[in-house]
Amino acid sequence: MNSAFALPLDDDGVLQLAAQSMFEVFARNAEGMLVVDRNHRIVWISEGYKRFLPALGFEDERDFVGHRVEEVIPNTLLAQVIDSGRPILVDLLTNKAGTFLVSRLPLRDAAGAVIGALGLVLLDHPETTMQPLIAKFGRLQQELADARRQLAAEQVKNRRPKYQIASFIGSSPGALELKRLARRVAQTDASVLLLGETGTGKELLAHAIHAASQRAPKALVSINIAAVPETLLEAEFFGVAPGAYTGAERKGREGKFKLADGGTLFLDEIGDMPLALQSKLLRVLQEQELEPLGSNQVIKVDVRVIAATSRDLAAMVAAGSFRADLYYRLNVLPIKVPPLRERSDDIEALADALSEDIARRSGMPARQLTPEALDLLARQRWPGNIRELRNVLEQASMMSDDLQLTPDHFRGLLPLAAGRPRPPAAEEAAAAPEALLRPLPEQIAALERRAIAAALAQTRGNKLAAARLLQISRAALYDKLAQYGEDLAA
Ligand SMILES: Nc1ncnc2c1ncn2[C@@H]1O[C@H](COP(=O)(O)OP(=O)(O)OP(=O)(O)O)[C@@H](O)[C@H]1O
Repeated sequence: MNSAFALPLDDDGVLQLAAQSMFEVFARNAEGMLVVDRNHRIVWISEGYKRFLPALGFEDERDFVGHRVEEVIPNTLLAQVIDSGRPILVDLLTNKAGTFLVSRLPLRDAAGAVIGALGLVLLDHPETTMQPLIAKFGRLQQELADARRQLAAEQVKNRRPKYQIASFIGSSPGALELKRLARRVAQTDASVLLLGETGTGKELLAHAIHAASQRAPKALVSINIAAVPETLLEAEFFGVAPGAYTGAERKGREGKFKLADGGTLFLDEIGDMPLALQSKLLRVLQEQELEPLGSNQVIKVDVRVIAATSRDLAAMVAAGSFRADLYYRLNVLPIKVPPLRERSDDIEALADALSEDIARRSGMPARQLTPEALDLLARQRWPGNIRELRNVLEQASMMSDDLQLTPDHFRGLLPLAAGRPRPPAAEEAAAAPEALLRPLPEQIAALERRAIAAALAQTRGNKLAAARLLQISRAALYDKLAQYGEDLAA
């Protein structure tokens, strides 16, 4: 036997021979090879590799060799192989040059340290048996990329805020000053207190301030304190630890503070906050940490608070029903939202925008208001403010097909319609007996709506006081408000 063709007898010799043969096989049969140094720079490419350069967007080899691999080969994992020291024996790589079967191996020095990596393009021939698989993989990759793009576009659309500062319609001096202030506070991270009557746009502004702030990519979470029963408020705010309760709460629940982490928490009707909870809220605002109910673990949160109220908080502090320290904490950036009657110059722009919105939602044509109708609207007191204006426009549009609304269309909807005050309900009924022949539930609902509107107007939007005035519970009032639509306020 000729010893020149014999295999070496020791392990090292066998391995060395295998390594050498393997490399030669790869080098001869691979479509292309490249070597990258420890700093991810391409130091060498094989002759075969050069034909991929145009498809990768490089006419000149010098624009490719010497550059960091992740900058010139999209989707490559060679850098990862160098950093982890682990090979990727077989993989499919898809980029603008096509889909390839590739192999990536770390290169080590004599001491075993990674000094670079070798990348091999094993196959790219259409006639190989792998090709249907590669083609299918390429198609799937393409579909995945399309789906991801669509999803990202959807997410951007969904994240787009409901309201921006420009959505606050009005160019009267009061409205302009308000928008200027809103833009200013959006640049800061301090607590904001929105003070104004019901329906003046406080919630809209809270959304707009959040949207204009650096927290815009994160959530704005709202909680209407007056609408949540007192006993549930604490859990609603701070959450419940798993196992703290039996039944529905067994699994625990995240509180609004946690949900708003990184974003903004809008506390509507802050004046209705029970005293006991006020001190807990103050602590969270100061420490930016909380303990869910039934847990002894402290959770860190990063939340900006925007609070709103239609009540006179300063008077409540004086009367001892609102904590002074919480008031000062929230009152860092107070913003007064003017009532509609103080910015009647804005009525026309508001009526236009609201009419268009009503038309869009109802599928009916948008109505125009005659100058006389606008004048009539400008003379109202609007205790329910813009919500009430919207409500009145909606009712007037529902009751007629006319494209132009005149003062007559508002008869019965406004106290000053057609220049005469609306008679109280009983007198009105007596004056128009045929009105009593309408279905009873309809009449009762109409009376209920008017009574609630009157109570809210009387209490300047304070729902608790309105409920007391009507001698119904706060929860019953909220039920009715929900039943008649959130736009019932006056
Ligand atoms: N300047 C404005 N431009 C356009 N729409 C407005 C404006 N202000 C308020 N609105 C609309 O009026 C309605 C009531 O506004 P919003 O709910 O923000 O009032 P609010 O002051 O928070 O009321 P409440 O104190 O009763 O919760 C909403 O439909 C809102 O979109």
